[in-house]
Amino acid sequence: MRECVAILGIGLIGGSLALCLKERTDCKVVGFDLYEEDLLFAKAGGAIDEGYTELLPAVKEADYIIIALPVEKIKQAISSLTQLSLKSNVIVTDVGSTKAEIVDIGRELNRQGITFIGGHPMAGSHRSGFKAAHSLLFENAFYILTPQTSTTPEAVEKLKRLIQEATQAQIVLMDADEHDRVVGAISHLPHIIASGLVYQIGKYNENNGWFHQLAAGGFRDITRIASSHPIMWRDVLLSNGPKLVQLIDDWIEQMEEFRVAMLNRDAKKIEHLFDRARRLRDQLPDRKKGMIARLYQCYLDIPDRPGIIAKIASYLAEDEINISNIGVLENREDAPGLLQLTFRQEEDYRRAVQCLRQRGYIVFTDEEKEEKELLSVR
Ligand SMILES: NC(=O)c1ccc[n+]([C@@H]2O[C@H](COP(=O)([O-])OP(=O)(O)OC[C@H]3O[C@@H](n4cnc5c(N)ncnc54)[C@H](O)[C@@H]3O)[C@@H](O)[C@H]2O)c1
Ligand SMILES: O=C(O)C(=O)C[C@]1(C(=O)O)C=C[C@@H](O)C=C1
Repeated sequence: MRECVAILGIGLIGGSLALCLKERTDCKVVGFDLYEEDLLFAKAGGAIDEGYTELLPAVKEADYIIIALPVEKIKQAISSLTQLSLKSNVIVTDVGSTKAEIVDIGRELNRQGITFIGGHPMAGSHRSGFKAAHSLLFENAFYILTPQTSTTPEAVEKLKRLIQEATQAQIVLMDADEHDRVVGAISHLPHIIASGLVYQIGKYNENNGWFHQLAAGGFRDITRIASSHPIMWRDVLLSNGPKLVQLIDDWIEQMEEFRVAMLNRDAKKIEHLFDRARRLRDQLPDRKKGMIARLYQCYLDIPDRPGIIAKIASYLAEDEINISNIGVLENREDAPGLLQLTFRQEEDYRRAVQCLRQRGYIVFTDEEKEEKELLSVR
């Protein structure tokens, strides 16, 4: 018999999981969401077989229930599930960005003999809703599961197998508290910092519009995640509160180190701080994170001439090189910027660089572009 997976919340993460399951397994996928239109959209997109705005019809036949709602709603959904009659061997999991609090509430299900295993795919986006969902979102990413000592190895293995098969992610098992400490530092704190930075510059901009006008590559890179969904992040902060307060204190201390070094005009110390950060950043493992790191990019300085982009595209087409995307990076409103060419295949990327260089264009690889930017600010 086909297994049935119920997904509660068909947004970015729930919708992506639904697409993964439909694409790579033979499971029946049932969706539950607040909004009928989103369910119809997900059904039309082949992500779910059935959609419900009521909980019971969505979960009653399920062999697996994946709760993909904002963290506060995950907590409520777990409590609601304890009131319903579910299949006795059902495995319930979630995708929330925090774990300790959720796993604690999951014990209500465990007490009724129902398996609850916390989960968290370490991939996502600042975008939300089913419109942003993608079946490659989790490919090669870590997917954390936080079973408890009472969880049977068979249940963990069963859930691991399903998620691994559907998402092509790398499953890791972790203690829920440790998860919150580590993910708090590498995901939640950066979101707070990004939003704080946007606020600070936003305040300056109220009296001087140049702040926004000049906000270029660096500011945009570091603040992309500040465009994330406010309700999702409100819930994350509330759920991981004490650990995040400690992390913010550590951050303030780190900023203080820079501040003091500057007040003292301590060139050696400032250089050391940047040098050490660069070394640590360069040591980060180069994980091919699903769709994102699968891309190869090169850049060209383009003269402001009509038809130039079409001309470049036609050279690549002549050599049968597949481009996945073309964009213009504009750091200034009034000047033509860099043409960014993106490729899915490394081979296409290499041939494109060669093809354009042979035709006299100055082409930069990712590393060369970074160097060029560094030189331009010196
Ligand atoms: N966005 C990310 O990068 C990311 C990554 C990993 C994990 N997560 C976690 O995944 C969960 C979902 O995040 P998302 O980014 O998919 O959010 P999303 O806003 O894209 O999706 C949430 C979905 O839940 C539905 N929903 C909200 N309240 C509901 C309710 N009361 N009843 C029924 N449906 C309801 C919404 O309509 C929406 O379709 C969150 O817990 C988040 O912490 C997010
Ligand atoms: O790539 C992004 O936009 C994300 O914010 C993804 C991200 C992260 O911080 O890495 C955000 C929240 C999650 O719980 C997991 C992944």
